[in-house]
Amino acid sequence: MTSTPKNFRSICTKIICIGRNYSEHASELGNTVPTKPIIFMKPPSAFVIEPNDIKIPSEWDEVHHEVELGVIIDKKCQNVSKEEAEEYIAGYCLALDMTSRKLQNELKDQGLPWLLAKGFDTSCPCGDFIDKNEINLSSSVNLWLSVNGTMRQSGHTRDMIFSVPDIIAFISKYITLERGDLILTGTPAGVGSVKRGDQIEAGINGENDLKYTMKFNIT
Ligand SMILES: O=C(O)/C=C/C(=O)CC(=O)C(=O)O
Ligand SMILES: [Mg+2]
Repeated sequence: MTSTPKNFRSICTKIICIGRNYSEHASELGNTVPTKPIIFMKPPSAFVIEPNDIKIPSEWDEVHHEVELGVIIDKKCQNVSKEEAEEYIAGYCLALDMTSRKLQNELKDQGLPWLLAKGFDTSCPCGDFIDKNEINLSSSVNLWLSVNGTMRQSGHTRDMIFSVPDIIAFISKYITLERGDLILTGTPAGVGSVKRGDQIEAGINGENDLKYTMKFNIT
């Protein structure tokens, strides 16, 4: 076993996502702020990396963008405490949680699961592995996203309702986390629509010149 799962996309068996983890985003969609993490999943077939495109399923006209910090798990863990959580992190990545908001709302109205709205092929674009030493969990990183050169989202991880250790402790109480698993930690405010022909650029900026960007065409 290597020391860090840089190849997380090929060994990942679970993409677990947190919803409504920034109060401004919860409010912009008319949702209440949660008192416990809200979790849902995407299948690993949702992964897409540059230079491939984000493909909107043929019968849909648009999807929403959500920029998020991804956390990559280093080793199997069950029921870890907040204090122990960092030990189980291999690293991070910039990730997008592409969402059919229209379908999600229809499913929500019927009390049905969100999977199709969130888990279609290419709904989880993500960037390069970022070593855990590059992000200090006690500091904040800026996540941003632009569409066709216009800034849509810019948020800071310090505004997350549930911190990365809170999230790992919560999930691992119920679901075993394994090496390569990816956790999407929720999106800041500013989500919105993209259509075929648009281009998304997203980035993460932090301390010590931490800077990663990625670009995807929408087809
Ligand atoms: O509850 C809703 O209407 C929507 C929730 C989400 O899409 C949650 C997220 O994926 C997020 O907050 O990042
Ligand atoms: Mg999301």
